[in-house]
Amino acid sequence: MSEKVLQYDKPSLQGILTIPGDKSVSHRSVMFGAIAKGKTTVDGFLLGEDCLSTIDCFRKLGVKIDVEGTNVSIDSPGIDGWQEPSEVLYTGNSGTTTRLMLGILAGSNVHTVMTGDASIGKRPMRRVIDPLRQMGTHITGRANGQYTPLAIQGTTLRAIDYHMPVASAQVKSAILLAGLRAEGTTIVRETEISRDHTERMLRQFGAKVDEVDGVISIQGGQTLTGTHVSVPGDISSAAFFLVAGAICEGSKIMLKNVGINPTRDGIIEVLQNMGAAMTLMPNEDTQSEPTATITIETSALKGTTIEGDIIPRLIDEIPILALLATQAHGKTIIKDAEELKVKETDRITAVVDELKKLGANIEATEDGMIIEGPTPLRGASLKTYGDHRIGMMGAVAALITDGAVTLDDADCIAVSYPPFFEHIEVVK
Ligand SMILES: O=C(O)C1=C[C@@H](OP(=O)(O)O)[C@@H](O)[C@H](O)C1
Ligand SMILES: C=C(OP(=O)(O)O)C(=O)O
Repeated sequence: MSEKVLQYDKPSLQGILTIPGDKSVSHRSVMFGAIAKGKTTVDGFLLGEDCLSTIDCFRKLGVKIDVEGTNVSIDSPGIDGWQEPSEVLYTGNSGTTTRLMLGILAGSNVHTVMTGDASIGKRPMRRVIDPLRQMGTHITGRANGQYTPLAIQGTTLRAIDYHMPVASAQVKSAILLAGLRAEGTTIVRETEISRDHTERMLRQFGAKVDEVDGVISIQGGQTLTGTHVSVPGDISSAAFFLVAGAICEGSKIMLKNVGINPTRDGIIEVLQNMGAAMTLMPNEDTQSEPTATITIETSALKGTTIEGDIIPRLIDEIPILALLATQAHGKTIIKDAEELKVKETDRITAVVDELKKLGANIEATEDGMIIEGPTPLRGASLKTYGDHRIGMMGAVAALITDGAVTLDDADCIAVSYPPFFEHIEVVK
């Protein structure tokens, strides 16, 4: 845990950044490569701590994984050839690793024990384990499987038809990955569309997955075939520089390689609604995830309402959007976002408490927050709560504050964006 003092003196941001690999897609590339028998290669992999936790878990299952720069190669005996690990699988700070692994391990041939850090130990797992239990899995854990540590005995599963009670790509993915190994056709019904990287990548690995109006189905017993995955840049990482470019005076920055999957691009829509000076140039993509180059300039912003089915399309961007709203004219209302309470920390409380320390006019609500702007921000000592996105929100705020911002723990930023501070140096 290392403290960091940020004194930027209100720079104008200029320059070009290439956004590092998408965390969600990087996790899945290793997971699917490990399920497939044979070789999978990945470029643009995110070397964030969460994705390294995923690699570490699969190495313990006997999968050979080599990392060279951002290229990863996976050589797997296939899910039926995995070794039963003698060690506990450690998922660190990563909800995606923990929840997707549950779905994968449920239909494997091995017994595993899985645990993570203190934050993971507080995040709800029953949302995944309940449907997996309906599929016949044997998972035990603290508080009847609500919390890690969890023990999973892989077994033969049966298909289910499941109505999702929360919009969650992690829950959906865990069920689909268990469904790949189940007898029969597994159906997942979404009430709100969540990120679809699992569905896209399952197809890339040769599986048949159908989707009609939020009803996704997968036939059990399909095998995956190793392939090449190009990871797009992470829009959730780009978000910090999109906001920085919009709120720092005299700025114009270009962000290359930004993933613009329509199930992830809610922030683009919100920036447009708020009046951001932004242009988007889509790339000619050859892989299954679309990307673009985005240019953003200092913008005259107006408040907006963010609610309903856009929430899953920008859930991880809400902390930085809250900072953006402090610089917009008028009221910004964020609602229907109670899921924020069960992320790395309670992100409603953390965002509101920390932005208040900087002088923001912001109040928490049951399912979101209300922000009134524009407000000049001042330096302060902030807590990150060990949450990478709260840390980066504080660091972007430091670009516009009068006086320094101190982060109690900046190390957590390496969970999703290791070169974050280097990238600030490039553009400031
Ligand atoms: O599937 C994924 O890769 C993710 C899904 C989202 O979580 P939920 O499924 O809990 O909404 C998101 O917040 C997380 O950062 C990554
Ligand atoms: C919620 C996040 O990730 P995870 O659920 O994988 O910990 C995030 O990256 O903001």
